[in-house]
Amino acid sequence: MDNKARLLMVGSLGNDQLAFVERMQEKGWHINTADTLSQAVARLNETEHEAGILCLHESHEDLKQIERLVIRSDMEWMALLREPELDDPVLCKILGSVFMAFQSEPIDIDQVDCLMQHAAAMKRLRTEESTAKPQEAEFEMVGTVPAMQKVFDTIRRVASVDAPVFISGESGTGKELAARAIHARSTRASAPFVAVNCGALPSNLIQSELFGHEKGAFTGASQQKIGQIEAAAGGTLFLDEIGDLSLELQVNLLRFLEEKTIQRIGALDEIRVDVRILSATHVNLEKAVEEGRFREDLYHRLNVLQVDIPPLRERQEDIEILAKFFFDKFIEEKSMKVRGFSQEALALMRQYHWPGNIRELINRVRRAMVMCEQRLIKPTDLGLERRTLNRNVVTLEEARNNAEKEALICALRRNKHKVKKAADELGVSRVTLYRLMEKHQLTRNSDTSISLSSA
Ligand SMILES: Nc1ncnc2c1ncn2[C@@H]1O[C@H](COP(=O)(O)OP(=O)(O)OP(=O)(O)O)[C@@H](O)[C@H]1O
Repeated sequence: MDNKARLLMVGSLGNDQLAFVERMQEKGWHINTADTLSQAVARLNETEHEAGILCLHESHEDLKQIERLVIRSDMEWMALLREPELDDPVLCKILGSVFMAFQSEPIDIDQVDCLMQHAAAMKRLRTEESTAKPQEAEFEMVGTVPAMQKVFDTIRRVASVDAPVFISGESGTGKELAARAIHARSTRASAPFVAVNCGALPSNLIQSELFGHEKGAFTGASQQKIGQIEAAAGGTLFLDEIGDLSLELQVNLLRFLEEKTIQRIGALDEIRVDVRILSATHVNLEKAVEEGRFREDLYHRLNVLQVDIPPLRERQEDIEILAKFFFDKFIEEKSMKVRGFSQEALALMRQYHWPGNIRELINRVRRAMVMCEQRLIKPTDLGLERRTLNRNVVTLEEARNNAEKEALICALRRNKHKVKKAADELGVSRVTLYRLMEKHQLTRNSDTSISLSSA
């Protein structure tokens, strides 16, 4: 195999085909050809290509299939066609949305070569970008920042012990995913994982949901029902929104945790059940304990080990990686024209405060991929126009600069604008103070006054 960049040529230029291939080879390309789209797919599966050319001359291929091939491949394509073919509006739409370029006859080989070199360079850039930041999808959880590495480390540790784990974090941060990860890593992995959202059920139902009931235990109990605790026997029960549990049910749960037995509603016998309890809430449970809404003894029972998942806004460096992770996931599900995120969209995603955390990110990315009419997702597709960023965002650099400027102004004011005294107070030399004043555009109009030279 040579080291030449590989170009896939699909379809044929008829009589000009041989000459075209020879000229492109002279220009240093390794050309693979495919007569049909299915051959093209096979070639792409066999070998990595840098770019593609689709000859639409007298092509009988289905345009939708052509579009699909281009979108699914991980490289740029150009189309070669004849002028009259441009009268087809469907073809024009596809040319404009998924191809990087097209050329109608007569073919200009130099231009084709140049465009394909650009295409190959784009592909290289994308490959470098994706290898530069490997996606850490441990336990199907993406996270590269130290705070998430710490979460993964804690998950690993708590998974090997059988004690209850309390998972805290804002809504949509990945608490259930963490619970599933703990279960999957534990010795109970082959037994069931059962998740119950304690906040989603009315209090009269949750008792029967958790503990089950006997036939005829209450009006409407026409059948015996196994509760979720029993359903999780041998495995793990994840109690989400535990803070919403009524005080009465808190007593029952505490009893179960202490005695490891349950009693179905209406039953006389106690049943022994071996279940590991993981619980989570997005509310402050300590505060609920202080306010008497949550039993302290139950809180301590549940809170033997803790996993705390940080909000998305505190995982700045992961936002882009997560967005791309979900993008790749959804693009697999459905063939879409969209190729990625525009730089502006990425910048706004980094600035946004993500109140709904990862769940919100997933929803915005999914919607944007459907709404996007061009190749790159724009802020409007994500619903993240500048005006929605109602937070006054400053970078650390800006914050430092502001603090420095504030300190200079205060010191100069306190010392009646005497530079020597202000410099002494600030612990810098006079020269440094002058330099800093210049940096912050603080001009000294006289020995006794300073002013801002610009707003
Ligand atoms: N680190 C992650 N990497 C990839 N996907 C994630 C990550 N964290 C969460 N998700 C996904 O985000 C969505 C929300 O996660 P999950 O349901 O676990 O959050 P939660 O904190 O339990 O939410 P709630 O408080 O509303 O119950 C899920 O689709 C989950 O798969």
